[in-house]
Amino acid sequence: MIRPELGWELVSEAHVQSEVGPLRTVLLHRPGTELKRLTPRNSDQLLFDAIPWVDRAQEEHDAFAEVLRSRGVEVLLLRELLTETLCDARARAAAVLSSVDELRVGTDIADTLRSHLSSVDQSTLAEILIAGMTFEELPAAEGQSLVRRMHHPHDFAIDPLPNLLFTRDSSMWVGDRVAIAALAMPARRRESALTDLVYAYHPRFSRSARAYGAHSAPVEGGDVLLLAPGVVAIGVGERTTPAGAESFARSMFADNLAHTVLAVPIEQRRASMHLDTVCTMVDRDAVVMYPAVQHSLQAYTMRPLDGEFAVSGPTPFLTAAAEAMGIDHLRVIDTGLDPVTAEREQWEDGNNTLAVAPGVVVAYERNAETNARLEDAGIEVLRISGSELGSGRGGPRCMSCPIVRAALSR
Ligand SMILES: NC(=[NH2+])NCCC[C@H](N)C(=O)O
Repeated sequence: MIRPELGWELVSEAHVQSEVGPLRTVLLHRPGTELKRLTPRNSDQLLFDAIPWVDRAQEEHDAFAEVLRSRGVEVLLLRELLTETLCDARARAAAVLSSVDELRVGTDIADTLRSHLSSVDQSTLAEILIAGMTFEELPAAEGQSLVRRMHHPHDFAIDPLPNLLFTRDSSMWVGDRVAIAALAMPARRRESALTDLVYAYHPRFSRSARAYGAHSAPVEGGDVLLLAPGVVAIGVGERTTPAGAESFARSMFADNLAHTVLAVPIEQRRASMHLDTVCTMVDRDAVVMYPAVQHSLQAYTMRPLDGEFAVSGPTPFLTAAAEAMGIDHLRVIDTGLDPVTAEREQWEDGNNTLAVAPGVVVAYERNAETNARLEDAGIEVLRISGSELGSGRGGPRCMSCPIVRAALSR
């Protein structure tokens, strides 16, 4: 991709340069036992709004994966990759180290747990890393332990990761580089330790170059939209911080992965936790967007300048995006909805679509009005059911991390 007027040329081979290039390979996580850990007492802290029916959630997820496969997409499953990764002794050691929190369980249990985790086979270890472990599940040990006696048997010695389902957030590919997210919420932080391991030690990925870094200021994949080759939008709100957006932009410029980064302030509340909850791309020049933000969304535009960067704005997001993308205007599919329907469907991830090709998106079937408007605008909508999957507040885009997309033809 060459934009001579910006003095910019994409140097890397294509992996993921856009939101809509034909999807070739995607990372999903089929939910499992970790969802069975959710109770009305812990669901708020674990960022779920309801208690999912796990068998049905798995059926829905299998159907989602099948829709993608039927469109020629290679579906990689995180649990399988993690299990394969743990064959590597270095990965196993790092996994054990990052999952045992000595300050929570005390030194005695920490020792017992570490030696237990080092001795189990890799699929058992992968299961524990994902589903966590309660105090009653801890291996038996000699001697007295105040920690064991005082903790409730159902307290977590290792937290479960129910939000691993949302693979979009814990890592993201830009060009040929993978960025491991720095997740903002305590309930999700350990997720990126797992994606980090997979990308570091799985034979398929171990040579992949990195961008950004898990120990930087918070940036979550749900906030990062690749509007066009070289143009990245980053939502800044409940999760991604201004410092996160700034250092992510620096990393993009340093690796020549972007010529423009738009930092887009979004309301700091649960309904709009990420930019992709209010806006996703459905075609090379079109987005579906929550009508309530269409006219108010703003963007700060960042461009590299003499080894540093320049910031301008804020200006209206749609104008700034079109200008950076080099198009006359960014089409907003007008969902034309009354405010109550729009609010209901936004909450249920109606705006959170996953493009498998330009003009072809996967969406939750329940958002009937939004889907009908998308079809009126010529977008093909592949409907999936998500009554259980959606209880964690995430749609098809959140549940997928594209690893390879074909380049967009001009
Ligand atoms: N990209 C997204 N919108 N992800 C949705 C993540 C939902 C998850 N329960 C959380 O609160 O973090």
